[in-house]
Amino acid sequence: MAKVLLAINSGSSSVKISVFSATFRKTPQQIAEAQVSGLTAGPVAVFYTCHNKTKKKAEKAWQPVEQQDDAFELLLGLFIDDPNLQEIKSKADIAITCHRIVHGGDYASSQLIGPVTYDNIEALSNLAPLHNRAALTIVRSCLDQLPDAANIAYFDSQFHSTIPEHIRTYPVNPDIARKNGLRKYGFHGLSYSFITRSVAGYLGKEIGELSIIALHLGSGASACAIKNGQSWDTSMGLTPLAGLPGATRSGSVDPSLVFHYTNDVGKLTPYSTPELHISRAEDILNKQSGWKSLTGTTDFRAISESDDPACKLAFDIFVDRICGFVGSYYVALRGQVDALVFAGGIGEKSSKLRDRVAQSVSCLGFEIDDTSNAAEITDVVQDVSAKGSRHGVLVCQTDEQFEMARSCAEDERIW
Ligand SMILES: Nc1ncnc2c1ncn2[C@@H]1O[C@H](COP(=O)(O)OP(=O)(O)O)[C@@H](O)[C@H]1O
Ligand SMILES: CC(=O)OP(=O)(O)O
Ligand SMILES: [Mg+2]
Repeated sequence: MAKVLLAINSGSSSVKISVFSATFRKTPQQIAEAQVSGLTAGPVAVFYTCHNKTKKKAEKAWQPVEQQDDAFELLLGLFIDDPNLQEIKSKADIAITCHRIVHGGDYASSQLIGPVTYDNIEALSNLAPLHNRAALTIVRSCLDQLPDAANIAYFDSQFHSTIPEHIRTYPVNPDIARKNGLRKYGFHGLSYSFITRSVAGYLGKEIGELSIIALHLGSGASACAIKNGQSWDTSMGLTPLAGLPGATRSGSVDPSLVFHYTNDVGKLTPYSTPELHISRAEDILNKQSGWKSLTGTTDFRAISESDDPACKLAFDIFVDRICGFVGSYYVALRGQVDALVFAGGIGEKSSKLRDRVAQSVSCLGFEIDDTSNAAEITDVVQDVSAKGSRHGVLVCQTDEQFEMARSCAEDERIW
C-alpha cells in the first residue's frame, strides 16, 4: 500500500520538503513540493507546488521564519491546510520522514533515528555548524508531532565513504587525528548520488563505469571527482567550510589567516552552549564571509548580473576556484572523464557561470555550445556541450529529496 513520505532537506539557507506517495520497491511519486529560502540573509521566500500548481508567496503573508524549524512548521501547516493535497489531511497521514543530515561522521549508510542515532548526530554538530543542529530541530519536531512515523537519517557524508585513505587523511599527528575524528568527510553526497545515477542513465552507462567531475554549486558549493561511480575526492573536508567559497562561507584559506584576522577569534561565540562550541573564527568563516562579505548579498544571480567591481571580483573568484578543482580532478581521474556536470541552484541556472568555467577549462577538452547553454534547463540531465567537445558538459537538475525517497522505497527496514 502507498504511504505518504516527507523528504526533508534542511540546507544552510533553505528548507525544502517534497511529499511523495511511496510504495516498496517502486519509484516514489512526488505529489507536492515546498520550500522556504533566504534563511541566512533574507528576504525569506516561500514556494509551494501541489499536483503541479505553483504558488509563490512573499514573506509578509507568513508567520515569522527565522530558522529551519520555523520553516518546517510553516511548510507542514501548508500541506495540512491545502484542500488540494488530499493525501495529508492531518499529521497522522504522514507515515515516513526522511531527513538530510549533512554530517554523519563515520556512518556509511542511512540510519533509523532512535535515541542513539539522535545523540550521535548531535555530537557532530560542532563539525557542521550551519547544518546538523538545525536539521535536528526538525527531527525533534517530527519525533514529537508525528509519533507513529518512521524517521530515517540520510547523511550527506555517506556517499564519500569510498574516498581512499591517502586522500581523506590530513597530514597531522595521526593519534590526535584518530582520537578527534579529523579527516576529510565530504558533503553534498545525496546530490552527488542523484547526479551519478541520473548521468549514468542519460549516457546509457552502468553506474560503475561512470567517471565524472560534478559541481554542486548552491549556497554551499563543492566539487567531486566520481570514479567508476564512487566518490574519489571532494572539495569539502572535515566540515563543509573547506574548498569552494559559498554564500556566507570563505571556502579554503590559508589556516594561518585565522590567527591574523582579529585577536579575539579564538573565543567562543555568545551562542555557544556547553554542548556546542563555535569559535568566533568558525562563525566568521562560515557565516560572515563568502559572497555576503565581498558583495553584501548572498544572491548569486544578482552578483552575476551586476557591473559592480565587487560583484565582478566575487564572480571571478568563484570561476578561479572551481577551475582549480576541475583541473585537479581531471588529473586525479587521469583524463578518463565522461563529463563535467553542473548542478545546484547556481550550476543549473547560471549559463554565464557555466560559460566562463567551460571557457577556462577548454584546454582539457570541455567545450560548451552557446545555444544549448543559453536554453532553459527543463530535463533532469541536459547536454550543453559543443559538437566535437572531447568530453561532455552536462547540467543536472539535482534533487536531494528524491534521492532520499528513492532509497527509502528500497529500504526493507521501513516496509
Ligand atoms: N539565475 C540564476 N543565476 C545565478 N544564480 C542563481 C540563479 N538562480 C538562483 N541562483 C542562486 O542559487 C543559489 C541557491 O542554490 P540552491 O542550490 O537552491 O541553494 P541551497 O544550497 O540553499 O539548496 C543562490 O545563491 C541563488 O542566488
Ligand atoms: C553541505 C552544504 O553546504 O549544504 P548546503 O549547500 O545545503 O548548505
Ligand atoms: Mg543545498
